Amino acid sequence: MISMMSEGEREPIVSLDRVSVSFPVYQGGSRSLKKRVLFHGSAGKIGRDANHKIIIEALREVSLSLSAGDRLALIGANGAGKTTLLRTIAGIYEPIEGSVVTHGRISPMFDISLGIDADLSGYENIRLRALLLGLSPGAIEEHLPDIVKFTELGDYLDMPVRTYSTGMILRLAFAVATCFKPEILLMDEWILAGDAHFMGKAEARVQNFIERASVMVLASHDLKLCSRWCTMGVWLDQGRVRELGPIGNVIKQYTESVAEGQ
Ligand SMILES: Nc1ncnc2c1ncn2[C@@H]1O[C@H](COP(=O)(O)OP(=O)(O)OP(=O)(O)O)[C@@H](O)[C@H]1O
Repeated sequence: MISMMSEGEREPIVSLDRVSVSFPVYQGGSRSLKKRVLFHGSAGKIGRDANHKIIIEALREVSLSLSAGDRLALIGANGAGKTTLLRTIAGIYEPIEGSVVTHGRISPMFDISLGIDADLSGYENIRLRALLLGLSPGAIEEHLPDIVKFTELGDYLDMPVRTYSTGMILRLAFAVATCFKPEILLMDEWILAGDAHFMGKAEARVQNFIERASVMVLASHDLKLCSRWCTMGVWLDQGRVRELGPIGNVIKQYTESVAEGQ
């Protein structure tokens, strides 16, 4: 498909058109499963596929478009579809309907263990991750001092990662993922596992990343963080977009609805 861009219009970097994602459920009686999932109210809808097998409809006809500089917060209750949407943008889940188009290198930061080998040292993991991101050995060595400085891990970088705490792994993963001019940064709220000092540094780094790069998508229950870091918001409810627009407006609609008990 060829799309014509008018002057001043920003070209989309992430574009989703009526995307639906379902998970088949292979076990469990339909009645008990339905009760369990519906208990949460906002989780994916339980349905049946063409073969009458039970499925969870995690995303339903989600459409959105992000251009350079956009920072999108994914907001919604437990099970609303935030993580599924992040993973779908990353190409980990394939939609059963609709299309996902992305332009640019994706840095997924929602699976902390992704690409991290506990038996390798911090330095070895940095080099490995950078190679996976498609960087040349020369570029990696050039960026190494910056990564080392950000992690504040010092001599620990020579130790196997299995000796690190969760927070230390987080620093390592975050430093690497945001170092190499990523174009599309996808983050889940595990980033909140960091301490206050780390959060301050992480925010500054994300600001810097946004200036250098393109798009960020953050899934989080922390509405203050969403309003500080993001310009736009999507409120997901049972896998559907309930509200999409400027972050302040989406948070307002969402909190009002929660206060009213939906
Ligand atoms: N691998 C899976 N298999 C089956 N169902 C799944 C799977 N992953 C997610 N789901 C279902 O899809 C729906 C959306 O889940 P998702 O993890 O995307 O929600 P979320 O908004 O990230 O929730 P939370 O805030 O609790 O992390 C839920 O109903 C969940 O039960």
